[in-house]
Amino acid sequence: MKQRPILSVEDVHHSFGKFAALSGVSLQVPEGRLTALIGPNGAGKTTFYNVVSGRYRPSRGKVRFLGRDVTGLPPHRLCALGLARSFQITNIFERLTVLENVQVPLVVKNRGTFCFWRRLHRDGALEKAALEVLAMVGLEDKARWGVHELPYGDKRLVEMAIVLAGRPQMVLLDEPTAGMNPEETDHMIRLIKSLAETSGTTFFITEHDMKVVFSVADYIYVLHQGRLLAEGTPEEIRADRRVREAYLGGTSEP
Ligand SMILES: Nc1ncnc2c1ncn2[C@@H]1O[C@H](COP(=O)(O)OP(=O)(O)OP(=O)(O)O)[C@@H](O)[C@H]1O
Repeated sequence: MKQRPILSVEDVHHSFGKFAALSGVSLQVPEGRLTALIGPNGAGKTTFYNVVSGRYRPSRGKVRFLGRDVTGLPPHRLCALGLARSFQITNIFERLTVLENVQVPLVVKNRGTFCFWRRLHRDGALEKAALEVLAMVGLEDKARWGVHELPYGDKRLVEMAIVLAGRPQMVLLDEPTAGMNPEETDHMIRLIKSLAETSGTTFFITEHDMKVVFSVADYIYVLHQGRLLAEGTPEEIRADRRVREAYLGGTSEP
């Protein structure tokens, strides 16, 4: 990979008791590219995300973000540095409107500057900023809806808007299309692609749905039994015999 890595993971190990869930995983995520991490059930993807996003401190190894050693920093510190993780929709405020949900992180991001916050309210800048973020995910027309009125796919878009409101440099997207119907999935695929191209944010996704992975990712890493099994472009991964074997005993594509 030629581009500057925004995220670099070096020889990461993580164990639960005697069970090694990650064994010597190293990878790099280049700035501005859409990178995916895939692997069969139990491969270690969630554990890896928890290490990178600061929920777990690895038993060994380093995580560097923008060249800085961030190993073991808690999620809120990483978020402040520009590394955000998509939250599950359980973290959305159902009783607030879509607009208010996006205003919350904008206020949090600007906390400590009370005068700024007051000014935001006074001149409508807070609402304008939130509407801009909602336009990025195509939800501006539903800004005044209560979140509880939204279909599931739109709630996931609110989740995305909340993450984007913090203007992160990099977003870890954990199963962005999980639970979506085909139409919602297609919309989310188009959105992720367009955000990756236009927002200046680097996306790193895990996803079970191979249609999603192969249509959005520029580069793919494959985990298997806690180790990196393969890496490459979607075409290379699709053609990789080891990857086929890891998924379905070699009889089918991942
Ligand atoms: N808190 C935990 N305590 C003990 N073992 C765990 C814990 N979390 C995960 N594991 C084990 O670590 C291994 C990797 O799990 P992980 O959830 O990271 O895999 P995954 O690739 O995300 O799987 P899936 O695709 O099924 O979500 C599995 O064998 C799992 O049972």
